[in-house]
Amino acid sequence: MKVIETDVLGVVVLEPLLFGDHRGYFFESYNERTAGIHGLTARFVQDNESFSEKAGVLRGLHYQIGEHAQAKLVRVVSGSIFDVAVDIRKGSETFGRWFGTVLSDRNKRQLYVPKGMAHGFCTLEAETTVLYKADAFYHAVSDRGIRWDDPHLAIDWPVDVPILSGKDESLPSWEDADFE
Ligand SMILES: Cc1cn([C@H]2C[C@H](O)[C@@H](COP(=O)(O)OP(=O)(O)O[C@H]3O[C@@H](C)C(=O)[C@@H](O)[C@H]3O)O2)c(=O)[nH]c1=O
Repeated sequence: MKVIETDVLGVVVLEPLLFGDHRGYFFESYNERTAGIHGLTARFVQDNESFSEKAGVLRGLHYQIGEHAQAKLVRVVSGSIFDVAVDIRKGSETFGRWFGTVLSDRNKRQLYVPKGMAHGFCTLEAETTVLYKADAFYHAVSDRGIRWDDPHLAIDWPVDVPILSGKDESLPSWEDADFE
């Protein structure tokens, strides 16, 4: 597994080692020991899958507060996304900085999003399926978000008019967001 550092502290891109042969391919999509060697120590307790019918579906930016904060490991098994993590750890030297990258069923890349990040993605293709692991259970009461198009964050999304959930349409700005 190749681990690529990013300019947001703790956010890394993982490239698994692919074994191809005449049948197809094999790779370890997650190995706790290998991850641990690279300092990725989350103990995942929940696996999630989301399917988006169209290109331009944007989910985010989401996080859970307090003891319910989640580290996530995100990958795509069909289609592609632009995946984004935003540092919302007050006191972090990269607080307020975002990182985005393309994850696809072809590049097999994964994004490791540590606790203390807001996370979101937009689909680049129709019929995109995203799988992600989380190291804390879903806790609806602790669920929070920030507007995808907040001008302070100025995320360079590859879509101008995304398809959003009702919830995501009414998320607060960075300035009004609840980080604790
Ligand atoms: C996230 C989540 C949602 N749900 C339920 C609540 C709701 O009725 C329904 C759909 O939830 P949402 O609209 O929040 O789903 P979605 O907008 O896909 O939310 C997800 O977005 C990405 C970017 C993330 O990082 C995830 O952690 C999660 O926040 O699923 C669970 O039961 N468990 C979960 O872990």
